[in-house]
Amino acid sequence: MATLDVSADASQPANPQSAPSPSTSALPVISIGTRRSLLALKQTDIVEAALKKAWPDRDYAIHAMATMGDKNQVTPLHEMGAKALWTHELEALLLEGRLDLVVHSLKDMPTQLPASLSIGAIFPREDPRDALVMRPSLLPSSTSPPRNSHDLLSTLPPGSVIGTSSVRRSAQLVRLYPHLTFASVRGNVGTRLSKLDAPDSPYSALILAAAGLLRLGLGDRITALLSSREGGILHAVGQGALGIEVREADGDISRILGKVGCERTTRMCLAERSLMRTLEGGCSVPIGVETEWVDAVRGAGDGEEALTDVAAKPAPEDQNQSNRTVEGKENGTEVTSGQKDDSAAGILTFRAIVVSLDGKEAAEGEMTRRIASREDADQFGWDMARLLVERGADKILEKINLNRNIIHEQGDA
Ligand SMILES: NCc1[nH]cc(CCC(=O)O)c1CC(=O)O
Repeated sequence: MATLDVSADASQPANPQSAPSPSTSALPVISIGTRRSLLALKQTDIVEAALKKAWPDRDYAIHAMATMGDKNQVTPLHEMGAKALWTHELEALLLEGRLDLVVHSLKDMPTQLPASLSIGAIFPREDPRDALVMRPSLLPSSTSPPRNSHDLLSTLPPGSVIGTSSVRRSAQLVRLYPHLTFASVRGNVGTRLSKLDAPDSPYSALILAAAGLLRLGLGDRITALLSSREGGILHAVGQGALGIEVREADGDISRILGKVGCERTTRMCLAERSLMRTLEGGCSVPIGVETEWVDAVRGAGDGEEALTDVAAKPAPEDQNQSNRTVEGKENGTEVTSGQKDDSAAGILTFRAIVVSLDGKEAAEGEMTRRIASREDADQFGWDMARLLVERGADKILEKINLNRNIIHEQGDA
């Protein structure tokens, strides 16, 4: 992979003459933008490899740059305010035509993209769960029985410090483990791990996305996974998936992306993002989710019957579906390329939680529904938002001191 640096104020053209390999086609080089962190570069490699496989005759150039979120590694994330911390500079280059697509961790993409930009494709998810990473000196010995995150966290001494910069993680965890203390830890994954491992480290453990650790080849640092199965916490919207941001009107790139990406991941993530958009939550709002396809593998013969069964039985709260469209997107959803027919249809279970910052209040929901299109997925997220609002999510979010008017409006629809 050739990596070129670009900065927002540089004045060179989009496709520098110093492109890594001699052009093998008359078509323009596809300029791929990414953040500069090791994880971002790994993710970009995944996307570039898929594009090269699908379109071997095109040429690709990768442009890596530092974003505001990378440059300011001191301020706790929830105080930085800006929703587009990780995306703004790259989006500016995309809008100028100096980049053709930008690879993001989907979790870092705001739910409202700038006008004329859209998500061109969503790539398959790595494990979306959060991971507990214990300080090596506190790890249970290799001869002790395997322990789960609940055992590990509940037996930590009172006042033990867990490092996380995410209010979603700390709010859910303090609710379950009120004896623990939570402290911000910033920096990329490698920096955070060295802060944990330092001899004078204040932290007993960190909570990190399993996906990032796995993609960096650091899966052996995962002490235990956190999910609803262990009575643990729900992960972030879009966690573990890659989102490709494009100019909405770029027909060439749209055609290119139509051959890559993952429809099932797209639909799970559309449901999650639609929930978050409806609740107006940015990454500073504690919303946790889990989505899971629960239908049998397609074409598995006797699995089909069970599948129809679930589909025919709507969840009790699963009625009165309303119709609406995503603001500003005429054909329904925010993802613009790729397969949209129902050959990826399936049964999706969706769990979600909104928690107060002190962990004392929570609104939770779970629904299972047949999803046959992206529009269904989008609707599912909106209906989940309505369910959570009925269960008090609006009160919780009001206390978090954000403007919640839109929830009342949409909740009553
Ligand atoms: N802004 C942090 C961020 N954005 C994406 C990932 C990990 C990979 C992913 O969730 O897709 C991380 C690190 C973390 O939360 O531990």
